[in-house]
Amino acid sequence: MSAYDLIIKNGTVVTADSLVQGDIAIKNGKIKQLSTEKPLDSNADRVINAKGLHVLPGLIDSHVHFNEPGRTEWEGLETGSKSLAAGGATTFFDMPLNSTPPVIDKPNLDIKKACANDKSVVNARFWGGLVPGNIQKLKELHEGGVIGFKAFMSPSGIKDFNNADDVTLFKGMKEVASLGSILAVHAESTVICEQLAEEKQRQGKTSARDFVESRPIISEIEAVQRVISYAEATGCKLHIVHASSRKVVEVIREAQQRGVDVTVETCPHYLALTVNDLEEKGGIAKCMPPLRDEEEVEDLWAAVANGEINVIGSDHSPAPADMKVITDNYFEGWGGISGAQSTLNILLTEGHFKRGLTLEKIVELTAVNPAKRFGLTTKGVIAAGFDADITLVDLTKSFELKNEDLFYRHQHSPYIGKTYQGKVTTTIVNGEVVFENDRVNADK
Ligand SMILES: NC(=O)NC(NC(N)=O)C(=O)[O-]
Ligand SMILES: [Zn+2]
Ligand SMILES: [Zn+2]
Repeated sequence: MSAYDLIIKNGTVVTADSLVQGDIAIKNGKIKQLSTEKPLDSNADRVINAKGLHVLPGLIDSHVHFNEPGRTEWEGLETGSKSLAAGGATTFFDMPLNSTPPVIDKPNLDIKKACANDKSVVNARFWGGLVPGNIQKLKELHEGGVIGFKAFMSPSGIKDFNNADDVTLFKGMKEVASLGSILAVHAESTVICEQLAEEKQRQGKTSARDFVESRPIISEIEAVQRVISYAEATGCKLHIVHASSRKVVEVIREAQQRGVDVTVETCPHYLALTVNDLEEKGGIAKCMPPLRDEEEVEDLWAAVANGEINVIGSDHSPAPADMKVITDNYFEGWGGISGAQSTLNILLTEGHFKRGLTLEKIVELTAVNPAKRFGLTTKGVIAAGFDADITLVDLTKSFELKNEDLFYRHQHSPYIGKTYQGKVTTTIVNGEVVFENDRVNADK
């Protein structure tokens, strides 16, 4: 019998602090040893030679909508998780909405868990929903193992997942605080967005820019300030998802500095795309909050480099192609970007190679921080005792992303046609190789 199941030799291991040469020994899904002093000579069932490759902790994608059960025709746990594996992610947190029934009570959580157990090729965790009328269900969801709770401050676009009014939000946050859990919030102002959208459409103004102007940065700032004030009053841990601008991040920074337990996520699309992409590509680049202008993108990169952003999640919210078609009215068409497979590619190409973002920082934002913030004590780090969730990347390889490379159910994305520097060669989940040679091993 071999001493180990798998040894990864000669790679450059990336931690949040440094890059080290080392060999990694894996058994029973766990990292047993990271040897940086001398090569590991023990025998193993399999040895991967990672010479010339970078070895990263697998990405933890804190924000995906895989839509199963109920809207599996939009994505699904199998196709969604395969796309993550292909992109170097080894764990995801699925949002409680877009799947039907939504995860707003324990029986619905159990249905989702069973689906993921059958179909996901990577580790799956789930957000529970906070919606009007379900505060008494939060405890059972918490006990059922949700990663935290998610609420919308503006309409979600999904009929069976209503946005939380201020009282639901405030009372819900009291309950989340008493459970010791955390609330993730989609923070846009309903009043501002709805009134501006109504005004624009009444005037026949329905271009990409009109749509963007109907959801201005101030709408995010107002909602973030409001929910931060509730966090201060209730002591509820808070996580603001998909901040589109550094101006939003600044509000969160100020709150952090006065001791509020609040963190912030941004997404690759706010770092890689602008309103021009929405104009050029149409519905495929439509999301909420919307894409911003070039100056905002550069400011957001500065926030990323400065450590002002805590987590980067994809907010993969896919839909069939016909729901993404916009002919002239940008208020129509599904809001949500298909991007889960490209997070690392974007951070490497646009961040590391173009703007000098360090690999350590990428690991911190995509693995170390999400693991810490959401209590995954055995994930996010390559070290003895941690789960063997590992991604091998060849930074010397570049490729142009084509539709057929995507593992999504619907092979479209605003990132198609771009050239990326750095390619995921192998993804290992709990010690098992699930992606290599551009293929997902779908024994699951
Ligand atoms: N129902 C959704 O999937 N919404 C998502 N849509 C986006 N981001 O455009 C989201 O996270 O708000
Ligand atoms: Zn959202
Ligand atoms: Zn989302």
